[in-house]
Amino acid sequence: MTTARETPRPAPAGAAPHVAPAAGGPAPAPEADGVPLLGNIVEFRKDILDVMHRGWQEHGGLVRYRLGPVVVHGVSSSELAGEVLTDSATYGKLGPDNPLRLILGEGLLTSDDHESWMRNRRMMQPIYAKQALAGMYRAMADSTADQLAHMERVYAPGAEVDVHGEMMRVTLDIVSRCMFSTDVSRTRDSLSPEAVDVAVNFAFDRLQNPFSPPTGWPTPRNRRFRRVMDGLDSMMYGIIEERRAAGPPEGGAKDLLDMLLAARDADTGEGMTDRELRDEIITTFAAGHETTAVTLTWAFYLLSRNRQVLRRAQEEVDRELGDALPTAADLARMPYLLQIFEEALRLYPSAPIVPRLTLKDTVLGGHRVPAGSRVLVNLFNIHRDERHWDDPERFDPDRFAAARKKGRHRFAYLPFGAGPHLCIGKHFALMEAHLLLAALIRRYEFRHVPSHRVVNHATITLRPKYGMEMTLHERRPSRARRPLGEDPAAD
Ligand code: HEM
Repeated sequence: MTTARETPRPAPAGAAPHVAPAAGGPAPAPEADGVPLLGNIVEFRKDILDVMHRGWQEHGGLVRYRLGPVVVHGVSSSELAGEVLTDSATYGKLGPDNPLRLILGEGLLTSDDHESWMRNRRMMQPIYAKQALAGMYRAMADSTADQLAHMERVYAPGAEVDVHGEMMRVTLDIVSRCMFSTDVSRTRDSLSPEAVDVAVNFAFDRLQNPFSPPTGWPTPRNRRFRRVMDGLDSMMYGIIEERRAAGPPEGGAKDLLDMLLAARDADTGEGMTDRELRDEIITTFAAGHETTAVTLTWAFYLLSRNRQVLRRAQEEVDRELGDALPTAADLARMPYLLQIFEEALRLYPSAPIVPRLTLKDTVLGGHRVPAGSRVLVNLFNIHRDERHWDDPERFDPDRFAAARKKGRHRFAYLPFGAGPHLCIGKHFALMEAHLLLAALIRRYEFRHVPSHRVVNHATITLRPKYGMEMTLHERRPSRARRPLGEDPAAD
């Protein structure tokens, strides 16, 4: 099959060709064609993945682009990606002009101050460790049960469903409950999916267009963004204040916010300030819901186009699950479902481009890369490299069977990044996605509506440009509201 990109692509080039240093040192990377002054701005805005795919085919694993005055290096080889992502002394996060900071402040994802990033990462690492997340399972399962009940209530058999909308709804609810113990996203408009969308689109537009009007100008778009952010900030600071006033909960932390409030710097014994807490909470919401939602959406699309894979998934679920929602122990007996999610993340990495800024002059793939260049590590291309993946456009979850994973290049598969900034929420996302896939596949079959056009579109995440309309067919009646058979936290 082909993926949502409608035409299959010819075999791509691999790593950047080695270029012998010229008399004056290494040559710059090959430059993609662009128009005078604007360079590649317009085509980046239209379809960044398409431009970078062409650049990769024409020039190899390292290509230079221009966004007006800004120089950008596209990286599409796993070897060079490994160098960039593991060397944070040379390749840092984007600087203070990173538009995402307008939303996320200096949370882990956007902080460019290595010291304070390191301090907060150390404090937060144990909270997101695999063992610690068992305590989040019940919140995830409750939210999954509510989602099934909602779908049963709202959709008649065979009805058309906006699958992406439904996945966004449930993942936002999960992150809300794990963070605050309540489904804040349902009760407060400031954290509705619509509000989150306004903020994220605003920042992404500015990321691609250095000529955007200053944020202080009273344009309608700037004013809408400000309103959304003011609402979000006052809600966050309100919740933090309430929790601080209530003091530490009896019987230990009940949610992520309790854990963030209790986290202490190992050297100084200090906790986070309100501002730091606000930034980390919003970062968790932003980084931790759409990424999972959109991959689930692509997974259901891929399953509907690959009946054999779907049948195997259904057999696994039917064999291993009774009538109740899966426990963590049930999930461990359903490895094929997880492989489906991993393969969906290969074809549609939900954070398709990982950006960096060169902190000093350097040489990458034999080419000179000056300090101050943006470097975009393109996971969409890397995951299609024929040197590491047979028939890369084919959806084949068996690629992630234990035996076939052995010996694969260390940086051939990077959906969660690599190196010191490796996604802190990786285990959270995998547990949540595994649970949702099991519960939804057991209960429903999603079928792609043939007239609905599916095209991928990279904003910050890799979304289906026209949404994902599918019809919903009931497989087994819902018993999701029955209590869990055993306490998953005890696994
Ligand atoms: C399928 C789901 C997810 C994908 C594909 C994903 C992908 C990524 C990637 C590629 C990075 C590296 C960014 C970089 O190097 O600059 C990252 C970082 C991060 N992710 Fe995720 N993520 C997912 C889910 C989550 C979840 C559920 C959370 C939180 C609950 C989360 C929180 C973060 C944070 C805070 C960072 C910044 C880490 C740092 O720089 O120290 N992510 N993620």
